[in-house]
Amino acid sequence: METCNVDGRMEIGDLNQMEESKFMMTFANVVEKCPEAAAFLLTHRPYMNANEVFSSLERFFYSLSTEDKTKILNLYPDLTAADKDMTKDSLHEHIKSGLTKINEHTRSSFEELNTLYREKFGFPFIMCVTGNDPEKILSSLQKRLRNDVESELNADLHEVKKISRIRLSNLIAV
Ligand SMILES: NC(=O)N[C@H]1NC(=O)NC1=O
Repeated sequence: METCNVDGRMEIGDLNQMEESKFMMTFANVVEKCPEAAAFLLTHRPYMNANEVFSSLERFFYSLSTEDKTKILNLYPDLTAADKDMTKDSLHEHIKSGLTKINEHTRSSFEELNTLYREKFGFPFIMCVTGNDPEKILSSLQKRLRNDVESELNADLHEVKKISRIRLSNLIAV
């Protein structure tokens, strides 16, 4: 029988024992819509503790080519995208940061700058919105638009790592 922490997060033993298809489903969105990340975590079992799982996720990112990284970035929804275009995790993160409650003027600013960002870099603007508010997020989008593509590939990936770490820590007891 699986043992859960009081807050519903799984213990490391359960993660190690979990049946493969259930594991793939549970970890499917740690990196947005990216089963390859779940498969990487699966094949590197068993883990001694949660930190080893976090390190494994780091190694997954490290193993990616620039092309793979760009593909992964393109799996993320635009900030302020329609609810129907977001995974449950993304929507939850949007709601918590207040991005689903912005006024029409702020929404148009996000849409306009998101489009400019995509046109300039070829991938969406990504920021870990947990712990941030719409004003800070919009100002970061404005600033980052001035960067070059290499800096933004790195900045976007850094944010993806932060998002993944939070999603992972919501699943496993630390
Ligand atoms: N585009 C983008 O940043 N998306 C995201 N950010 C976040 O915290 N969750 C997401 O899905």
